[in-house]
Amino acid sequence: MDYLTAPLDETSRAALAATGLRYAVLDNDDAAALEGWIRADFRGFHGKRPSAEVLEEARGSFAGRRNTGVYDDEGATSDPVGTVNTWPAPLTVPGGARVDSWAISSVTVAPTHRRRGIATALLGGELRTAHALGLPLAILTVSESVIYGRWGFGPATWATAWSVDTKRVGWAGGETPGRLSFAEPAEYEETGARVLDRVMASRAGEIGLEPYLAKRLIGPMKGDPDADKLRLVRYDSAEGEPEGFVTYVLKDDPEDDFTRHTVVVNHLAAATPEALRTLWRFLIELDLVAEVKVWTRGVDEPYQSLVNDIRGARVTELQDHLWVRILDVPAALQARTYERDGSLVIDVADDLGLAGDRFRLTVRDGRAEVQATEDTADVSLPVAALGSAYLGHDVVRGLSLAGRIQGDAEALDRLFRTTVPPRLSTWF
Ligand SMILES: CC(=O)SCCNC(=O)CCNC(=O)[C@H](O)C(C)(C)COP(=O)(O)OP(=O)(O)OC[C@H]1O[C@@H](n2cnc3c(N)ncnc32)[C@H](O)[C@@H]1OP(=O)(O)O
Repeated sequence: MDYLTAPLDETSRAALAATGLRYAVLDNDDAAALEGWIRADFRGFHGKRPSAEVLEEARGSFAGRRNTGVYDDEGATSDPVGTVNTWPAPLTVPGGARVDSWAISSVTVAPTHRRRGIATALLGGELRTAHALGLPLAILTVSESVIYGRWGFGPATWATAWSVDTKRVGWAGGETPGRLSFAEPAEYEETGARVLDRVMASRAGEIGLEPYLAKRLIGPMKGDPDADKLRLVRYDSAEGEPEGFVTYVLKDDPEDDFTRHTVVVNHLAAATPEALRTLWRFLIELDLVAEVKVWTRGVDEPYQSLVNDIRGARVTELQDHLWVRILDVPAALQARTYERDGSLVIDVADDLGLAGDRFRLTVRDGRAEVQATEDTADVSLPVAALGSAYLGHDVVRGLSLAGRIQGDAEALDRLFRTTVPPRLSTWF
């Protein structure tokens, strides 16, 4: 699939042209154009002006992506007024298959050009392009939760943030075998990428990481103000197999108490329960530390079971994280497995006309067969709700109670929900 050279979506090109704007896919070898695009992207997220070394690193990072811009050729600057980039990312689905999904990122519109339909053209264009490329799903992580429902995305994984009061809690977990050692991030990149790949393959909701996304977790990136403070501790099993790592920064106590540093975790990757336990024990037993803060963890993290005082480990945030947009219902539903068998007719409504139809879903021995049907629907739902339910998170009952799924939601819930909730442990 040549997603880098796939043609621009004609509907969006025409809509933008009608308002005097030009829609273009960048040639990633055109350094000046790509740098202008990166500047616009950073500005769109209220970031700093990128330095020359940050621009160089970002050009390398985005070289494998389809970078698209919207240009106002009548304006005073040649940088784009709208940006988006996309690439096929392997999304792990229940059962462990990794399904190429259209990952969408860097959606920005210059504040000088907001609310004139540029994002609408960009999103519609990306979804139609992914559909034409035959990808069954589009995925993204969002800056604001109100933006993407209108394009048929639904929240499909939730993330937690935690604060652990390490002056209060003690270790209550089981054995912590294996070996911990400090490593320099630059020397650990290859091993870290392998560990991350193992972690990402093992849980529905995680995505395979491009080198850039892996590097962000191993660190440090150019221009990172905490680069010099970033520490990496690796975990290797008793047999010497790399199975996890944690990257973190120590922050001083604002009251200047040297015994009360805060550990801010950049990323914790654990491919085995032993790695998770051992790395957590390391974090909570660090001397001269009062608090460990961690973000983007699953909803089923066992931190309260690892400590002897449950209230010393608190969830400080619970938030929607990965959003899923189904583009091809049969392909998406046949790619995952199911924990129970059953048969159901679902009527899927899609305002964009990409995936809507009525389907019979028959699950035997955990595998689904999905076909269009004229039979009476058991369940009717918008494509965004199907995206929310797709990875197995416990959302169906709530959507039904809220009146956003009609019909036999219990049967849908029985089929779709998984014992282990899906998780995405990074942003993209
Ligand atoms: C996957 C990612 O990259 S997530 C990152 C998203 N980007 C950001 O948060 C960066 C800062 N924000 C922006 O750059 C812009 O405000 C964007 C990209 C969110 C929206 O761009 P715009 O071109 O202004 O959106 P557009 O004009 O197409 O609006 C489409 C609809 O979405 C609504 N909408 C757009 N942004 C928002 C928002 N932030 N909050 C609420 N509604 C919004 C508009 O009101 C409009 O609704 P309508 O169709 O009912 O009139």
